[in-house]
Amino acid sequence: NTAIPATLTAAAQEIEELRKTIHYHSHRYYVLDNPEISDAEFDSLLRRLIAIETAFPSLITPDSPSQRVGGVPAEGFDRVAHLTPMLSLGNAFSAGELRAFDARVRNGLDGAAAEYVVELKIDGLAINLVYQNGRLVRGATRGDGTYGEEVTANIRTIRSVPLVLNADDDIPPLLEVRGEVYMPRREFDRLNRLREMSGEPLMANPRNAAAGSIRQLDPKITAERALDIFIHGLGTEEGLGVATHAAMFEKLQRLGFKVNPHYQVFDNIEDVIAYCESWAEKRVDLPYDIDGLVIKVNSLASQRLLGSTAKDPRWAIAFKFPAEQAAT
Ligand SMILES: NC(=O)c1cnc(N)c2cc(Br)sc12
Repeated sequence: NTAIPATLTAAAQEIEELRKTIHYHSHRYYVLDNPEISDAEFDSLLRRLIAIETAFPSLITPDSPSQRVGGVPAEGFDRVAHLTPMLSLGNAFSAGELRAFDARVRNGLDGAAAEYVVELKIDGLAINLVYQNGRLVRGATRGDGTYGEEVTANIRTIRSVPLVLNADDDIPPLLEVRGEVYMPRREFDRLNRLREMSGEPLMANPRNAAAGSIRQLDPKITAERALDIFIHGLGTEEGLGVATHAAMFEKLQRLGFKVNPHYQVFDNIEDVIAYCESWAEKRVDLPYDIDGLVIKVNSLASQRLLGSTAKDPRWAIAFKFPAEQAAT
């Protein structure tokens, strides 16, 4: 392997190139699930970056890919206020309730037809991310919707959470996004097998396992859990420049966020119902748990027109599958 650069300038130059390359390949592997290089090549890039940063510590910045696994364990979590409160969702348990939701929406839009985006409802832990000038500055749990726990160090260990946004699209100066952190079922089973072998109590389900992993005081423990995230909503934003929820998803993906690929746009509630019901069976083939689907009015202007109650948006609803019968 080649020698460490001799000067600070040469080191800064190579560090910048390595960070861009590592960010690119990390996005391909963890967000697009479509790597171009081998794990060994990726590891050697990261090792080279760490070697140069170790030789020139003044060049280390928080958004370096080498800084994903945080520092010392926290004493506790600070309470932070979300820029825009995180709402919950009303629930529909039948096709009839979805038709009633559609009638309320069209009534609220003075009879105009509504276009809907339908997304999988991930059974994980709601998380709020804030980016300033394209850099991740904070990650927080939902908490009570207004205040959450500051868990940035743990969020940074999730490889599909970008530490910096892709510049091939104009980057909004301020961006708050919501997502669901989840533990893939294969990882849940792996962790429980380890617990079984060491006689520790098993984790109940992937959602609890994800919540427990995010609430670890030591980021190094969080980093050992293969958590993942799907970004699905917006909070405060300046300059995102999109008119529909579907266009927002396209923009967020160009910025480097991981968005669940199974979202679809429909222009009538019957097609929404058919899609929702099709997932009651299909969900067993997913590598993660879902507990239903989320139906949202696609037009952001219509969302604003419909507004929210104190608790829930009037422009969205969850379609819930029957709760899993407790294993008898
Ligand atoms: N796609 C989505 O909007 C979505 C997915 N999964 C979830 N657990 C939730 C929760 C709310 Br609130 S929205 C949402």
